[in-house]
Amino acid sequence: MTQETLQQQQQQQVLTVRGVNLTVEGGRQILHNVHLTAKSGSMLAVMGPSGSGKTSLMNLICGRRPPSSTMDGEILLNNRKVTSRMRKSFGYVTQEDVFFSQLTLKQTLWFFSQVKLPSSMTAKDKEKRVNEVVELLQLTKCLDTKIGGMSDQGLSGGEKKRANIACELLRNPKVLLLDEPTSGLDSSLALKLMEILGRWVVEQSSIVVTSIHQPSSQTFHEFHELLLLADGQIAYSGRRELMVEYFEGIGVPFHKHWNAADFMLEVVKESSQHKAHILENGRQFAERAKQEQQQLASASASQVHLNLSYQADAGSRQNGLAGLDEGSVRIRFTSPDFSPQAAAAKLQDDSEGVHLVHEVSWWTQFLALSYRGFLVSREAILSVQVLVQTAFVAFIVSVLWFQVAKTENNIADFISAIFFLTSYVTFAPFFEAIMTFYADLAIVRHERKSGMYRIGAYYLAKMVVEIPLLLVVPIFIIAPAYWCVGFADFGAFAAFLVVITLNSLASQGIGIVFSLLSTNPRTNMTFAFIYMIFCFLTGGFFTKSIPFWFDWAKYLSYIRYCYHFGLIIILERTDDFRCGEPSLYAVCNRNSTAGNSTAPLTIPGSVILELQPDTILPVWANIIVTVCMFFAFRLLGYVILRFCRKV
Ligand SMILES: Nc1ncnc2c1ncn2[C@@H]1O[C@H](COP(=O)(O)OP(=O)(O)OP(=O)(O)O)[C@@H](O)[C@H]1O
Repeated sequence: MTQETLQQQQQQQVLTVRGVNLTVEGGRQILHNVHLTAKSGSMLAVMGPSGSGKTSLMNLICGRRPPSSTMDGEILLNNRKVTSRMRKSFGYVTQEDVFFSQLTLKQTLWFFSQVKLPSSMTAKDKEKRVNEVVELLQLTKCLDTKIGGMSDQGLSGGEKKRANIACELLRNPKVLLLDEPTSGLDSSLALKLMEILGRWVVEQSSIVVTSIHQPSSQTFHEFHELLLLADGQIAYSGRRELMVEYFEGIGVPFHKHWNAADFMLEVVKESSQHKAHILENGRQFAERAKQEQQQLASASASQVHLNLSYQADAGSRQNGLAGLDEGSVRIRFTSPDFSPQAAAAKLQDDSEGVHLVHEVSWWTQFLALSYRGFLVSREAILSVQVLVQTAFVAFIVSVLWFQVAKTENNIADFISAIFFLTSYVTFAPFFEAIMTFYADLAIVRHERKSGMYRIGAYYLAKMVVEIPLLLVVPIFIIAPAYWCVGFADFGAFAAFLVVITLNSLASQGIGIVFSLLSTNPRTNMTFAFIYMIFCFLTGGFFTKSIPFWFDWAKYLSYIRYCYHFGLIIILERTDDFRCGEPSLYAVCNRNSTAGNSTAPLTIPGSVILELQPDTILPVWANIIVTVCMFFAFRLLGYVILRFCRKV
């Protein structure tokens, strides 16, 4: 055997699905004894009518099983059970194109290149790889186009599909699975896409398995192997060009004027008289396939042994380093006492020794997620709509409370201005977080299914980049409103601004926790709304006669702490209020009845504070509670995300 032949054999990858059964919750069996063998350099099409189990099979190969389902059978790569670690090196293009719609294609591909390509690659090499893939998939002209979504126009359906494939091709996966990559494309685009993949699979010696619904005749001819499913069972499995012969062989005649792909689908439709007969033959085929695969498995095991012996003999042993390159499977033996037998055993048993995954450091993930998070959050938190709304609120507050005269009559107005600003600034990020975080999670969940990054890196990046963005709205409202109302001096302004922005950040953290309460966004919104109303009503702003047994509830109102801080800091540093005539304040009446004409007829802020119906906690206590809320809710959000939602 020449070294070249040997290397080819070593590079040959074989993906095997052996006797797979899948039963979902309720006992319904979706897949029955399915077998599949796909080899590198070839494209295998999984076909079948709608509901025949194509997506379920692709999902299983990628380790995505429906919750509460049971599966038996085996999924192997080069005769070794595919582990979750090995799956990370697979590429999977799902039916849905799940992207952040606000990013351009270039930004999206940059992000994927950072989290999918190994940290050891230089930035230049990553950029080069992105350009190669962009060129391959003919996406150059739309690099600066936004991905787009339901409401904002961006990439076309075909471009989005190719973008989805581009993200997976970046690292040249040895196994690429595509679920209906041609859905929504016209037949010429579908053909073009399959031709591109056809060239790629040969060049890279990869395995492509793609489910496809109703390919045109030309697209159908791009595939080397076919697996036809009907009701989750095999109806045909084998070379594409042998399909017609097979069906004719089992007595199902092919009409010459038919497109072969249509014929295949037609013969297994519900109404077909041939269906039972075809499935019976399919079952026999499955049994034969099982035996053949088992024979192949034992043959390959001895081949592995042979390859190792060969490499060891070839001289590597002397320098204490022998490398077996079996496609992307690379094992390093650093001991001078290298033994091929031990190595073969290791290959069979220990997937930990196999470096199938490009490791990307936590730090690289964090940086890439931070930059993407910044781009995405900037659009959400500082959108034109938000800025217009902020400008409007700042304007209306400034006009309505403009330089409120410091008289007894205006004390309620003065306090209500503090209350309004506090509640508005904390209210907005709370609901904003609920609406946007849930939408983000759908994308994060999708990306994390292929193990792209760690949840901790995502969460911390989100927190870090959003904090500066979240400061903008409070500053743009408080800065003009504070001086227009004429609250107090600069010291009070600075302190109020710091605590109100801290409270607004805490409020976003609470919003994040609410967005994670359940998997139903509507339920989360209902809980959030209930809590917000609870905060307003129990905070002591509207009713002063809370029953004594319910008095504790006011401490759960997170708005209360910032509001009380504002009251103390502003009222203690503002000018005194002129007494009304008659006055409700004892301090005014005492001065006038004493006939002390030199005594000022004013009410100091401290007196107003003392007369507040609610217990006012000291400044330090309000600050401590606000700071604790800031950290506690963010931590709670992480714990729920990591351990309860398991995103
Ligand atoms: N988690 C699940 N619980 C219950 N039934 C399921 C589940 N997942 C899939 N099914 C059912 O299994 C069958 C196969 O579904 P699957 O999505 O794999 O079909 P498909 O061949 O990909 O269909 P299509 O071509 O329409 O995408 C369908 O009847 C579907 O309703």
